[in-house]
Amino acid sequence: MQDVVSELTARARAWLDEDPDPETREELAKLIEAQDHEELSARFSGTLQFGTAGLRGELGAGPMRMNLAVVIRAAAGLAAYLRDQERGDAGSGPGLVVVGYDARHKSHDFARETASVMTGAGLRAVLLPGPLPTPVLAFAIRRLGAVAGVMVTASHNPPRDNGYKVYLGGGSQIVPPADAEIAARIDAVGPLADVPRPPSGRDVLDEEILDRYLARTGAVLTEGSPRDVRIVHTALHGVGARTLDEAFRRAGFPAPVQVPQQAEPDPDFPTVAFPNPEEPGAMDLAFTTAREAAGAGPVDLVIANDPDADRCAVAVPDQEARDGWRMLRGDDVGALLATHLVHKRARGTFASTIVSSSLVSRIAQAADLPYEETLTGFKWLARVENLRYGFEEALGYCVDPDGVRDKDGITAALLVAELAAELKQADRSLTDLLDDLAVEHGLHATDQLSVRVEDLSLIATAMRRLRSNPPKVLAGLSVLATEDLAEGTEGLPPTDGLRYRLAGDPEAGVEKARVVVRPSGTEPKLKCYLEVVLPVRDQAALAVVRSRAATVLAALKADLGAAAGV
Ligand SMILES: O=P([O-])(O)O[C@H]1O[C@H](COP(=O)(O)O)[C@@H](O)[C@H](O)[C@H]1O
Ligand SMILES: [Mg+2]
Repeated sequence: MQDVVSELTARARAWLDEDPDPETREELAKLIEAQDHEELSARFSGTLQFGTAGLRGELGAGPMRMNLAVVIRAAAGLAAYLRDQERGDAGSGPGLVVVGYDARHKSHDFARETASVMTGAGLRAVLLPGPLPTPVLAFAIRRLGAVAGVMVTASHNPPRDNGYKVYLGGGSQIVPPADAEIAARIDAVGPLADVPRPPSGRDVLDEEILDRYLARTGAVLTEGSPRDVRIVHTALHGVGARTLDEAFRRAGFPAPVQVPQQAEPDPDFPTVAFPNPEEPGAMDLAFTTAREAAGAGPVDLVIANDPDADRCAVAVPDQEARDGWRMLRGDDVGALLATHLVHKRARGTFASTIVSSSLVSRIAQAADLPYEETLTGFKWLARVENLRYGFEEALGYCVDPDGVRDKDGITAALLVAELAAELKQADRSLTDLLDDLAVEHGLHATDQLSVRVEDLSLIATAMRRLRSNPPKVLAGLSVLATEDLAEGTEGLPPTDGLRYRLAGDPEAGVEKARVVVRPSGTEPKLKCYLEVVLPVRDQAALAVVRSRAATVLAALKADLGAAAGV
Protein backbone atom coordinates (compact mmCIF):
# COMPACT_ATOMS: atom_id res chain seq x y z
CA MET A 1 0.00 0.00 0.00
CA GLN A 2 2.79 2.34 1.01
CA ASP A 3 4.48 1.55 -2.32
CA VAL A 4 1.38 2.44 -4.24
CA VAL A 5 1.06 5.73 -2.38
CA SER A 6 4.67 6.72 -2.85
CA GLU A 7 4.56 5.76 -6.51
CA LEU A 8 1.45 7.91 -6.92
CA THR A 9 3.09 10.86 -5.20
CA ALA A 10 6.21 10.44 -7.32
CA ARG A 11 4.13 10.49 -10.49
CA ALA A 12 2.27 13.59 -9.30
CA ARG A 13 5.56 15.35 -8.46
CA ALA A 14 7.04 14.55 -11.85
CA TRP A 15 3.91 15.93 -13.52
CA LEU A 16 4.03 19.04 -11.33
CA ASP A 17 7.64 19.69 -12.28
CA GLU A 18 6.81 20.15 -15.91
CA ASP A 19 3.26 21.56 -15.76
CA PRO A 20 3.49 24.91 -17.61
CA ASP A 21 0.25 26.34 -16.18
CA PRO A 22 0.64 28.11 -12.82
CA GLU A 23 -3.03 27.51 -11.98
CA THR A 24 -2.94 23.73 -12.29
CA ARG A 25 0.52 23.68 -10.71
CA GLU A 26 -0.82 25.34 -7.62
CA GLU A 27 -3.80 23.01 -7.51
CA LEU A 28 -1.61 19.93 -7.78
CA ALA A 29 0.92 21.17 -5.24
CA LYS A 30 -1.92 21.52 -2.74
CA LEU A 31 -3.17 17.99 -3.39
CA ILE A 32 0.33 16.59 -2.91
CA GLU A 33 0.83 18.63 0.20
CA ALA A 34 -2.52 17.52 1.64
CA GLN A 35 -1.70 13.92 0.65
CA ASP A 36 -5.14 13.66 -0.89
CA HIS A 37 -4.57 10.19 -2.27
CA GLU A 38 -8.10 9.66 -3.42
CA GLU A 39 -8.03 12.76 -5.60
CA LEU A 40 -4.49 12.06 -6.78
CA SER A 41 -5.32 8.55 -7.82
CA ALA A 42 -8.39 9.80 -9.72
CA ARG A 43 -6.13 12.15 -11.65
CA PHE A 44 -3.18 9.82 -12.13
CA SER A 45 -4.89 6.48 -12.68
CA GLY A 46 -4.36 6.67 -16.46
CA THR A 47 -4.56 9.18 -19.28
CA LEU A 48 -7.56 10.70 -21.06
CA GLN A 49 -8.46 8.55 -24.05
CA PHE A 50 -10.11 9.41 -27.36
CA GLY A 51 -13.83 8.79 -26.94
CA THR A 52 -16.86 9.39 -29.15
CA ALA A 53 -15.68 12.91 -29.92
CA GLY A 54 -12.00 13.22 -29.05
CA LEU A 55 -10.66 13.90 -25.58
CA ARG A 56 -13.08 15.17 -22.99
CA GLY A 57 -12.80 15.60 -19.25
CA GLU A 58 -12.88 17.86 -16.26
CA LEU A 59 -10.48 20.81 -16.18
CA GLY A 60 -7.74 20.33 -13.61
CA ALA A 61 -4.22 19.06 -13.05
CA GLY A 62 -3.06 15.59 -14.05
CA PRO A 63 -3.20 13.24 -17.05
CA MET A 64 -6.84 12.29 -16.45
CA ARG A 65 -7.96 15.93 -16.64
CA MET A 66 -8.03 18.59 -19.35
CA ASN A 67 -5.18 21.06 -18.90
CA LEU A 68 -2.36 22.76 -20.75
CA ALA A 69 0.09 19.90 -20.26
CA VAL A 70 -2.39 17.35 -21.63
CA VAL A 71 -3.17 19.64 -24.56
CA ILE A 72 0.49 20.18 -25.43
CA ARG A 73 1.06 16.42 -25.34
CA ALA A 74 -2.01 15.78 -27.47
CA ALA A 75 -0.96 18.43 -30.00
CA ALA A 76 2.63 17.14 -30.11
CA GLY A 77 1.39 13.57 -30.66
CA LEU A 78 -0.97 14.68 -33.41
CA ALA A 79 1.81 16.73 -35.01
CA ALA A 80 4.15 13.71 -34.97
CA TYR A 81 1.44 11.62 -36.62
CA LEU A 82 0.86 14.26 -39.30
CA ARG A 83 4.58 14.60 -39.99
CA ASP A 84 4.84 10.82 -40.39
CA GLN A 85 1.98 10.91 -42.87
CA GLU A 86 3.69 13.72 -44.77
CA ARG A 87 6.89 11.76 -45.05
CA GLY A 88 4.94 9.01 -46.77
CA ASP A 89 3.51 11.67 -49.04
CA ALA A 90 6.70 13.09 -50.55
CA GLY A 91 6.65 16.37 -52.38
CA SER A 92 3.86 18.16 -50.57
CA GLY A 93 4.81 21.19 -48.47
CA PRO A 94 4.12 21.44 -44.75
CA GLY A 95 0.46 20.68 -44.09
CA LEU A 96 -2.03 23.16 -42.72
CA VAL A 97 -3.78 22.59 -39.38
CA VAL A 98 -6.83 24.69 -38.51
CA VAL A 99 -7.58 25.22 -34.84
CA GLY A 100 -10.98 26.31 -33.53
CA TYR A 101 -12.24 26.91 -30.02
CA ASP A 102 -15.42 27.61 -28.13
CA ALA A 103 -15.85 30.08 -25.26
CA ARG A 104 -15.21 27.73 -22.34
CA HIS A 105 -12.67 28.29 -19.64
CA LYS A 106 -9.20 27.82 -21.14
CA SER A 107 -10.44 27.02 -24.64
CA HIS A 108 -8.64 29.94 -26.24
CA ASP A 109 -5.40 29.15 -24.36
CA PHE A 110 -5.55 25.51 -25.39
CA ALA A 111 -6.15 26.51 -29.00
CA ARG A 112 -3.23 28.95 -29.05
CA GLU A 113 -0.86 26.40 -27.54
CA THR A 114 -2.04 23.81 -30.04
CA ALA A 115 -1.21 26.18 -32.89
CA SER A 116 2.24 26.85 -31.39
CA VAL A 117 3.01 23.16 -31.05
CA MET A 118 1.96 22.52 -34.65
CA THR A 119 4.17 25.34 -35.90
CA GLY A 120 7.03 24.16 -33.70
CA ALA A 121 6.71 20.74 -35.32
CA GLY A 122 7.09 22.21 -38.80
CA LEU A 123 3.43 22.36 -39.79
CA ARG A 124 1.46 25.49 -40.64
CA ALA A 125 -1.20 26.40 -38.11
CA VAL A 126 -4.06 28.89 -38.21
CA LEU A 127 -6.63 29.79 -35.59
CA LEU A 128 -10.24 30.58 -36.35
CA PRO A 129 -10.97 34.30 -35.86
CA GLY A 130 -12.80 33.90 -32.52
CA PRO A 131 -14.94 31.48 -30.53
CA LEU A 132 -17.06 29.89 -33.28
CA PRO A 133 -19.31 26.88 -33.86
CA THR A 134 -17.65 23.50 -34.42
CA PRO A 135 -19.17 23.22 -37.93
CA VAL A 136 -17.23 26.35 -38.98
CA LEU A 137 -14.03 24.50 -38.08
CA ALA A 138 -15.17 21.35 -39.92
CA PHE A 139 -15.99 23.56 -42.92
CA ALA A 140 -12.65 25.39 -42.79
CA ILE A 141 -10.69 22.12 -42.89
CA ARG A 142 -12.33 21.15 -46.18
CA ARG A 143 -12.36 24.62 -47.66
CA LEU A 144 -8.70 25.32 -46.90
CA GLY A 145 -7.51 21.84 -47.80
CA ALA A 146 -6.04 21.36 -44.32
CA VAL A 147 -4.43 18.07 -43.31
CA ALA A 148 -6.04 18.24 -39.89
CA GLY A 149 -8.12 20.32 -37.55
CA VAL A 150 -8.61 20.62 -33.83
CA MET A 151 -11.65 22.02 -32.09
CA VAL A 152 -11.21 22.86 -28.43
CA THR A 153 -14.66 22.30 -26.95
CA ALA A 154 -16.54 20.15 -24.49
CA SER A 155 -19.73 20.77 -26.43
CA HIS A 156 -22.71 20.38 -24.09
CA ASN A 157 -20.85 19.03 -21.07
CA PRO A 158 -20.97 20.81 -17.69
CA PRO A 159 -18.98 24.06 -17.24
CA ARG A 160 -16.11 22.37 -15.44
CA ASP A 161 -15.26 20.24 -18.51
CA ASN A 162 -13.31 20.90 -21.65
CA GLY A 163 -12.37 18.78 -24.65
CA TYR A 164 -10.42 18.32 -27.84
CA LYS A 165 -12.05 17.17 -31.07
CA VAL A 166 -9.53 15.99 -33.66
CA TYR A 167 -10.21 16.00 -37.39
CA LEU A 168 -8.11 14.80 -40.29
CA GLY A 169 -8.07 16.05 -43.89
CA GLY A 170 -11.52 15.70 -45.43
CA GLY A 171 -12.91 17.28 -42.32
CA SER A 172 -14.22 14.36 -40.31
CA GLN A 173 -13.20 13.26 -36.84
CA ILE A 174 -10.65 10.51 -36.23
CA VAL A 175 -11.61 6.84 -36.04
CA PRO A 176 -9.56 3.66 -35.59
CA PRO A 177 -6.83 2.97 -36.48
CA ALA A 178 -5.80 6.66 -36.72
CA ASP A 179 -6.93 7.37 -33.14
CA ALA A 180 -4.73 4.58 -31.74
CA GLU A 181 -1.81 5.67 -33.93
CA ILE A 182 -2.14 9.24 -32.69
CA ALA A 183 -2.56 8.03 -29.09
CA ALA A 184 0.65 6.01 -29.39
CA ARG A 185 2.51 9.14 -30.52
CA ILE A 186 1.00 11.12 -27.66
CA ASP A 187 2.29 8.48 -25.23
CA ALA A 188 5.72 8.73 -26.84
CA VAL A 189 6.01 12.52 -26.34
CA GLY A 190 9.07 13.16 -24.17
CA PRO A 191 9.63 15.94 -21.62
CA LEU A 192 7.32 18.91 -22.21
CA ALA A 193 10.24 21.31 -22.12
CA ASP A 194 11.49 19.64 -25.31
CA VAL A 195 8.30 20.39 -27.23
CA PRO A 196 8.98 23.56 -29.26
CA ARG A 197 6.18 26.11 -28.87
CA PRO A 198 7.11 29.28 -30.73
CA PRO A 199 4.64 31.99 -29.67
CA SER A 200 4.91 33.38 -33.18
CA GLY A 201 3.16 30.34 -34.61
CA ARG A 202 -0.35 31.57 -33.98
CA ASP A 203 -1.66 33.00 -37.20
CA VAL A 204 -5.31 33.99 -37.05
CA LEU A 205 -7.62 33.63 -40.03
CA ASP A 206 -9.66 36.69 -40.83
CA GLU A 207 -13.45 36.79 -40.74
CA GLU A 208 -13.64 35.78 -44.38
CA ILE A 209 -13.72 32.12 -43.40
CA LEU A 210 -16.92 32.73 -41.45
CA ASP A 211 -18.32 34.65 -44.39
CA ARG A 212 -17.58 31.72 -46.67
CA TYR A 213 -19.20 29.31 -44.26
CA LEU A 214 -22.28 31.52 -44.04
CA ALA A 215 -22.46 31.82 -47.81
CA ARG A 216 -22.40 28.05 -48.02
CA THR A 217 -25.19 27.50 -45.45
CA GLY A 218 -27.74 28.99 -47.85
CA ALA A 219 -27.03 26.12 -50.26
CA VAL A 220 -29.17 23.78 -48.15
CA LEU A 221 -32.29 25.82 -48.95
CA THR A 222 -34.35 25.91 -52.11
CA GLU A 223 -34.47 29.29 -53.74
CA GLY A 224 -37.88 30.88 -53.49
CA SER A 225 -39.15 28.45 -50.84
CA PRO A 226 -41.30 29.97 -48.06
CA ARG A 227 -39.59 31.84 -45.22
CA ASP A 228 -42.54 32.80 -43.04
CA VAL A 229 -41.74 31.14 -39.72
CA ARG A 230 -41.24 32.75 -36.34
CA ILE A 231 -38.55 31.19 -34.20
CA VAL A 232 -37.20 31.58 -30.71
CA HIS A 233 -33.57 30.49 -30.53
CA THR A 234 -31.18 29.76 -27.70
CA ALA A 235 -27.44 29.21 -27.89
CA LEU A 236 -27.44 27.95 -24.28
CA HIS A 237 -24.57 30.32 -23.40
CA GLY A 238 -22.51 28.83 -26.21
CA VAL A 239 -21.15 30.26 -29.44
CA GLY A 240 -24.06 29.66 -31.85
CA ALA A 241 -26.24 32.78 -31.68
CA ARG A 242 -24.34 35.21 -33.88
CA THR A 243 -23.65 32.68 -36.63
CA LEU A 244 -27.21 31.37 -36.61
CA ASP A 245 -28.70 34.87 -36.70
CA GLU A 246 -26.57 35.79 -39.66
CA ALA A 247 -27.36 32.55 -41.51
CA PHE A 248 -31.08 33.17 -41.00
CA ARG A 249 -30.75 36.79 -42.07
CA ARG A 250 -28.94 35.92 -45.28
CA ALA A 251 -31.50 33.24 -46.07
CA GLY A 252 -34.32 35.76 -45.74
CA PHE A 253 -36.00 34.37 -42.63
CA PRO A 254 -37.42 36.75 -40.02
CA ALA A 255 -34.82 37.38 -37.30
CA PRO A 256 -35.05 34.66 -34.65
CA VAL A 257 -35.94 35.93 -31.16
CA GLN A 258 -32.89 35.17 -29.04
CA VAL A 259 -33.20 34.10 -25.41
CA PRO A 260 -31.48 37.21 -24.05
CA GLN A 261 -29.85 35.61 -20.99
CA GLN A 262 -28.30 32.82 -23.07
CA ALA A 263 -27.31 34.47 -26.34
CA GLU A 264 -23.80 35.61 -25.37
CA PRO A 265 -21.11 33.01 -24.74
CA ASP A 266 -20.55 32.46 -21.02
CA PRO A 267 -18.20 29.71 -19.79
CA ASP A 268 -20.11 29.40 -16.52
CA PHE A 269 -23.43 28.62 -18.21
CA PRO A 270 -25.16 30.42 -15.32
CA THR A 271 -28.83 29.75 -16.15
CA VAL A 272 -28.70 25.99 -16.76
CA ALA A 273 -27.59 22.98 -14.73
CA PHE A 274 -26.34 21.27 -17.90
CA PRO A 275 -26.07 23.19 -21.18
CA ASN A 276 -27.50 20.26 -23.09
CA PRO A 277 -30.90 20.62 -24.73
CA GLU A 278 -31.49 16.93 -23.95
CA GLU A 279 -31.34 17.55 -20.20
CA PRO A 280 -34.56 18.35 -18.33
CA GLY A 281 -34.87 22.06 -17.60
CA ALA A 282 -32.29 23.23 -20.17
CA MET A 283 -35.05 24.67 -22.36
CA ASP A 284 -37.07 26.36 -19.60
CA LEU A 285 -35.84 29.88 -20.33
CA ALA A 286 -36.35 29.38 -24.05
CA PHE A 287 -39.97 28.41 -23.40
CA THR A 288 -40.42 31.45 -21.17
CA THR A 289 -39.03 33.66 -23.93
CA ALA A 290 -41.39 31.98 -26.39
CA ARG A 291 -44.41 32.71 -24.18
CA GLU A 292 -43.35 36.34 -23.88
CA ALA A 293 -42.64 36.65 -27.60
CA ALA A 294 -46.11 35.27 -28.35
CA GLY A 295 -47.50 38.67 -27.35
CA ALA A 296 -46.16 40.03 -30.63
CA GLY A 297 -47.55 37.15 -32.73
CA PRO A 298 -47.48 33.36 -32.65
CA VAL A 299 -44.14 31.59 -32.28
CA ASP A 300 -43.89 28.54 -34.54
CA LEU A 301 -40.76 26.83 -33.21
CA VAL A 302 -38.22 26.95 -30.44
CA ILE A 303 -34.77 25.94 -31.62
CA ALA A 304 -31.71 25.32 -29.45
CA ASN A 305 -28.13 24.72 -30.42
CA ASP A 306 -25.80 23.04 -28.00
CA PRO A 307 -22.92 25.29 -26.88
CA ASP A 308 -20.63 24.43 -29.81
CA ALA A 309 -23.61 24.59 -32.17
CA ASP A 310 -23.16 21.27 -33.87
CA ARG A 311 -26.42 19.97 -32.42
CA CYS A 312 -29.90 21.27 -33.10
CA ALA A 313 -32.93 20.71 -30.86
CA VAL A 314 -36.46 21.60 -31.88
CA ALA A 315 -39.60 22.17 -29.81
CA VAL A 316 -43.13 22.58 -31.13
CA PRO A 317 -46.21 24.21 -29.59
CA ASP A 318 -48.26 21.73 -27.60
CA GLN A 319 -51.37 22.75 -25.69
CA GLU A 320 -51.10 19.75 -23.42
CA ALA A 321 -47.49 20.30 -22.40
CA ARG A 322 -46.79 21.94 -19.06
CA ASP A 323 -45.15 25.03 -20.52
CA GLY A 324 -46.96 24.94 -23.84
CA TRP A 325 -44.00 23.46 -25.71
CA ARG A 326 -42.92 19.92 -26.49
CA MET A 327 -39.38 18.90 -27.36
CA LEU A 328 -39.13 16.77 -30.45
CA ARG A 329 -36.79 13.85 -30.12
CA GLY A 330 -33.64 13.85 -32.21
CA ASP A 331 -35.16 10.81 -33.90
CA ASP A 332 -38.25 12.82 -34.89
CA VAL A 333 -36.22 15.69 -36.32
CA GLY A 334 -34.03 13.14 -38.12
CA ALA A 335 -37.09 11.67 -39.83
CA LEU A 336 -38.53 15.10 -40.66
CA LEU A 337 -35.30 16.27 -42.30
CA ALA A 338 -35.00 12.98 -44.20
CA THR A 339 -38.53 13.46 -45.54
CA HIS A 340 -37.82 17.07 -46.45
CA LEU A 341 -34.66 16.08 -48.32
CA VAL A 342 -36.52 13.33 -50.18
CA HIS A 343 -39.11 15.90 -51.27
CA LYS A 344 -36.28 18.10 -52.46
CA ARG A 345 -35.12 15.15 -54.59
CA ALA A 346 -31.87 14.62 -52.73
CA ARG A 347 -29.72 11.84 -54.19
CA GLY A 348 -27.06 9.81 -52.41
CA THR A 349 -26.83 7.68 -49.30
CA PHE A 350 -28.86 8.33 -46.17
CA ALA A 351 -27.22 7.12 -42.99
CA SER A 352 -27.85 6.84 -39.32
CA THR A 353 -26.43 5.05 -36.30
CA ILE A 354 -27.29 1.80 -34.52
CA VAL A 355 -28.70 3.75 -31.57
CA SER A 356 -30.97 5.98 -33.66
CA SER A 357 -34.51 5.39 -34.87
CA SER A 358 -34.81 2.98 -37.78
CA LEU A 359 -37.56 5.14 -39.33
CA VAL A 360 -35.04 6.89 -41.57
CA SER A 361 -34.10 3.53 -43.11
CA ARG A 362 -37.75 3.04 -44.08
CA ILE A 363 -37.98 6.56 -45.48
CA ALA A 364 -34.85 5.95 -47.56
CA GLN A 365 -36.11 2.58 -48.71
CA ALA A 366 -39.46 4.00 -49.78
CA ALA A 367 -37.61 6.67 -51.79
CA ASP A 368 -35.30 4.09 -53.35
CA LEU A 369 -32.25 5.61 -51.75
CA PRO A 370 -29.30 3.67 -50.35
CA TYR A 371 -29.16 3.56 -46.55
CA GLU A 372 -26.29 2.73 -44.19
CA GLU A 373 -26.00 2.21 -40.47
CA THR A 374 -22.86 3.02 -38.48
CA LEU A 375 -21.64 2.98 -34.90
CA THR A 376 -22.51 5.89 -32.59
CA GLY A 377 -21.00 9.26 -33.36
CA PHE A 378 -20.48 11.52 -36.32
CA LYS A 379 -16.92 10.36 -36.70
CA TRP A 380 -18.47 7.21 -38.19
CA LEU A 381 -21.40 8.78 -40.02
CA ALA A 382 -19.16 11.28 -41.77
CA ARG A 383 -17.25 8.45 -43.42
CA VAL A 384 -20.17 6.89 -45.24
CA GLU A 385 -19.41 6.83 -48.93
CA ASN A 386 -21.55 9.07 -51.12
CA LEU A 387 -23.22 10.42 -47.98
CA ARG A 388 -26.10 12.76 -48.67
CA TYR A 389 -27.73 12.88 -45.24
CA GLY A 390 -26.48 11.68 -41.89
CA PHE A 391 -28.37 11.81 -38.64
CA GLU A 392 -28.08 10.56 -35.08
CA GLU A 393 -30.56 10.58 -32.20
CA ALA A 394 -28.26 12.86 -30.14
CA LEU A 395 -29.67 15.88 -32.04
CA GLY A 396 -27.02 15.61 -34.77
CA TYR A 397 -27.67 16.20 -38.48
CA CYS A 398 -25.39 16.54 -41.47
CA VAL A 399 -27.45 18.00 -44.29
CA ASP A 400 -24.63 19.33 -46.49
CA PRO A 401 -21.83 16.74 -46.39
CA ASP A 402 -19.84 18.44 -49.13
CA GLY A 403 -19.69 21.63 -47.08
CA VAL A 404 -19.39 20.24 -43.55
CA ARG A 405 -18.43 16.61 -43.02
CA ASP A 406 -19.77 16.59 -39.47
CA LYS A 407 -23.00 17.45 -37.75
CA ASP A 408 -24.00 21.06 -38.12
CA GLY A 409 -26.58 22.70 -35.87
CA ILE A 410 -26.82 25.82 -38.04
CA THR A 411 -27.66 24.24 -41.41
CA ALA A 412 -29.95 21.77 -39.63
CA ALA A 413 -31.83 24.72 -38.09
CA LEU A 414 -32.16 26.38 -41.50
CA LEU A 415 -33.58 23.23 -43.02
CA VAL A 416 -36.03 22.71 -40.15
CA ALA A 417 -37.13 26.32 -40.53
CA GLU A 418 -37.67 25.90 -44.28
CA LEU A 419 -39.70 22.75 -43.73
CA ALA A 420 -41.80 24.41 -41.01
CA ALA A 421 -42.43 27.41 -43.27
CA GLU A 422 -43.51 25.18 -46.15
CA LEU A 423 -45.87 23.25 -43.92
CA LYS A 424 -47.21 26.46 -42.40
CA GLN A 425 -48.06 27.77 -45.84
CA ALA A 426 -50.19 24.66 -46.33
CA ASP A 427 -51.71 25.21 -42.88
CA ARG A 428 -49.88 22.21 -41.48
CA SER A 429 -47.15 21.62 -38.89
CA LEU A 430 -44.13 19.44 -38.14
CA THR A 431 -46.32 17.29 -35.88
CA ASP A 432 -48.80 16.72 -38.72
CA LEU A 433 -45.93 15.48 -40.86
CA LEU A 434 -44.74 13.17 -38.08
CA ASP A 435 -48.27 11.75 -37.90
CA ASP A 436 -48.22 11.10 -41.65
CA LEU A 437 -44.90 9.28 -41.32
CA ALA A 438 -46.28 7.10 -38.53
CA VAL A 439 -49.28 6.10 -40.62
CA GLU A 440 -47.13 5.42 -43.66
CA HIS A 441 -44.22 3.55 -42.05
CA GLY A 442 -45.52 2.54 -38.62
CA LEU A 443 -44.97 4.43 -35.39
CA HIS A 444 -41.28 4.30 -34.50
CA ALA A 445 -41.35 5.36 -30.87
CA THR A 446 -38.01 5.87 -29.14
CA ASP A 447 -36.81 6.79 -25.70
CA GLN A 448 -33.59 6.75 -23.75
CA LEU A 449 -32.69 5.62 -20.26
CA SER A 450 -29.61 7.61 -19.37
CA VAL A 451 -27.95 7.13 -16.02
CA ARG A 452 -25.35 9.64 -14.86
CA VAL A 453 -22.84 8.21 -12.36
CA GLU A 454 -20.25 9.72 -10.04
CA ASP A 455 -18.21 6.56 -10.02
CA LEU A 456 -17.29 5.29 -13.49
CA SER A 457 -16.87 1.73 -12.27
CA LEU A 458 -20.64 1.51 -11.86
CA ILE A 459 -20.97 1.57 -15.64
CA ALA A 460 -18.56 -1.31 -16.09
CA THR A 461 -20.43 -3.21 -13.38
CA ALA A 462 -23.76 -2.68 -15.14
CA MET A 463 -22.31 -3.87 -18.47
CA ARG A 464 -20.81 -6.92 -16.79
CA ARG A 465 -24.06 -7.72 -15.14
CA LEU A 466 -25.95 -7.57 -18.44
CA ARG A 467 -23.31 -9.74 -20.10
CA SER A 468 -23.28 -12.43 -17.44
CA ASN A 469 -27.01 -12.46 -16.94
CA PRO A 470 -28.63 -11.58 -20.27
CA PRO A 471 -32.31 -10.66 -20.02
CA LYS A 472 -34.65 -13.09 -21.82
CA VAL A 473 -37.78 -10.97 -21.72
CA LEU A 474 -38.11 -7.19 -21.57
CA ALA A 475 -41.47 -5.41 -21.27
CA GLY A 476 -43.13 -8.76 -21.86
CA LEU A 477 -41.42 -9.08 -25.27
CA SER A 478 -39.05 -11.99 -25.71
CA VAL A 479 -35.46 -11.26 -26.58
CA LEU A 480 -34.89 -12.88 -29.98
CA ALA A 481 -31.21 -12.06 -30.24
CA THR A 482 -28.54 -10.56 -28.01
CA GLU A 483 -25.47 -9.17 -29.76
CA ASP A 484 -22.33 -8.20 -27.93
CA LEU A 485 -21.05 -5.28 -29.99
CA ALA A 486 -17.63 -5.74 -28.44
CA GLU A 487 -17.30 -8.80 -30.64
CA GLY A 488 -18.02 -6.80 -33.78
CA THR A 489 -21.25 -7.53 -35.55
CA GLU A 490 -22.73 -7.08 -39.03
CA GLY A 491 -19.48 -5.67 -40.33
CA LEU A 492 -19.33 -2.99 -37.63
CA PRO A 493 -16.03 -2.40 -35.83
CA PRO A 494 -16.01 -3.71 -32.25
CA THR A 495 -17.26 -1.29 -29.59
CA ASP A 496 -18.44 -1.65 -26.02
CA GLY A 497 -22.18 -2.22 -26.17
CA LEU A 498 -25.05 -4.70 -26.25
CA ARG A 499 -27.94 -4.90 -28.67
CA TYR A 500 -31.18 -6.76 -28.06
CA ARG A 501 -33.72 -7.48 -30.74
CA LEU A 502 -37.13 -8.13 -29.28
CA ALA A 503 -40.05 -10.05 -30.75
CA GLY A 504 -43.29 -8.32 -31.54
CA ASP A 505 -46.57 -8.98 -29.80
CA PRO A 506 -49.45 -8.89 -32.30
CA GLU A 507 -52.04 -8.83 -29.54
CA ALA A 508 -50.47 -5.75 -28.02
CA GLY A 509 -50.05 -4.28 -31.51
CA VAL A 510 -46.25 -4.32 -31.36
CA GLU A 511 -44.34 -5.21 -34.52
CA LYS A 512 -40.88 -5.33 -32.97
CA ALA A 513 -38.56 -3.59 -30.55
CA ARG A 514 -34.84 -2.95 -30.18
CA VAL A 515 -32.60 -1.94 -27.31
CA VAL A 516 -28.96 -0.87 -27.33
CA VAL A 517 -26.95 -0.34 -24.15
CA ARG A 518 -23.58 1.41 -24.17
CA PRO A 519 -21.36 3.58 -22.01
CA SER A 520 -21.24 7.19 -23.23
CA GLY A 521 -17.93 8.15 -24.79
CA THR A 522 -18.22 11.79 -23.75
CA GLU A 523 -19.71 11.81 -20.26
CA PRO A 524 -19.91 9.50 -17.21
CA LYS A 525 -23.22 8.01 -18.30
CA LEU A 526 -24.71 4.66 -19.17
CA LYS A 527 -27.07 5.08 -22.11
CA CYS A 528 -29.85 2.70 -23.12
CA TYR A 529 -31.58 3.44 -26.41
CA LEU A 530 -35.06 2.03 -26.85
CA GLU A 531 -37.15 1.68 -29.97
CA VAL A 532 -40.53 0.08 -30.42
CA VAL A 533 -42.30 -0.14 -33.76
CA LEU A 534 -46.10 -0.34 -33.95
CA PRO A 535 -48.20 -0.53 -37.10
CA VAL A 536 -50.79 2.24 -37.45
CA ARG A 537 -54.01 1.47 -39.32
CA ASP A 538 -55.02 5.05 -39.98
CA GLN A 539 -54.80 8.56 -38.59
CA ALA A 540 -57.73 7.91 -36.24
CA ALA A 541 -55.88 5.04 -34.54
CA LEU A 542 -52.77 7.10 -33.88
CA ALA A 543 -53.58 8.38 -30.40
CA VAL A 544 -54.22 4.88 -29.10
CA VAL A 545 -51.08 3.52 -30.76
CA ARG A 546 -49.01 6.34 -29.28
CA SER A 547 -50.19 5.66 -25.78
CA ARG A 548 -49.58 1.95 -26.25
CA ALA A 549 -46.03 2.74 -27.36
CA ALA A 550 -45.50 4.92 -24.30
CA THR A 551 -46.56 2.03 -22.07
CA VAL A 552 -44.15 -0.38 -23.74
CA LEU A 553 -41.30 2.14 -23.56
CA ALA A 554 -41.92 2.74 -19.85
CA ALA A 555 -41.92 -1.00 -19.18
CA LEU A 556 -38.74 -1.42 -21.23
CA LYS A 557 -37.03 1.28 -19.19
CA ALA A 558 -38.04 -0.30 -15.91
CA ASP A 559 -37.06 -3.83 -16.90
CA LEU A 560 -33.78 -2.78 -18.41
CA GLY A 561 -32.86 -0.64 -15.42
CA ALA A 562 -33.54 -3.64 -13.19
CA ALA A 563 -31.50 -5.99 -15.40
CA ALA A 564 -28.57 -3.59 -15.45
CA GLY A 565 -28.92 -2.82 -11.77
CA VAL A 566 -28.99 0.95 -12.32
O1 LIG B 1 -20.55 16.42 -27.85
P1 LIG B 1 -21.01 16.54 -29.25
O2 LIG B 1 -22.16 17.48 -29.48
O3 LIG B 1 -19.90 16.70 -30.19
O4 LIG B 1 -21.53 15.08 -29.56
C1 LIG B 1 -20.67 13.99 -29.42
O5 LIG B 1 -21.24 13.10 -28.52
C2 LIG B 1 -22.44 12.47 -28.91
C3 LIG B 1 -22.81 11.54 -27.80
O6 LIG B 1 -21.80 10.60 -27.65
P2 LIG B 1 -21.80 9.63 -26.40
O7 LIG B 1 -23.12 8.92 -26.46
O8 LIG B 1 -20.66 8.71 -26.59
O9 LIG B 1 -21.69 10.50 -25.19
C4 LIG B 1 -22.22 11.74 -30.23
O10 LIG B 1 -23.40 11.12 -30.60
C5 LIG B 1 -21.74 12.74 -31.25
O11 LIG B 1 -21.57 12.17 -32.51
C6 LIG B 1 -20.44 13.33 -30.76
O12 LIG B 1 -19.94 14.27 -31.67
MG1 LIG C 1 -21.79 19.69 -29.63
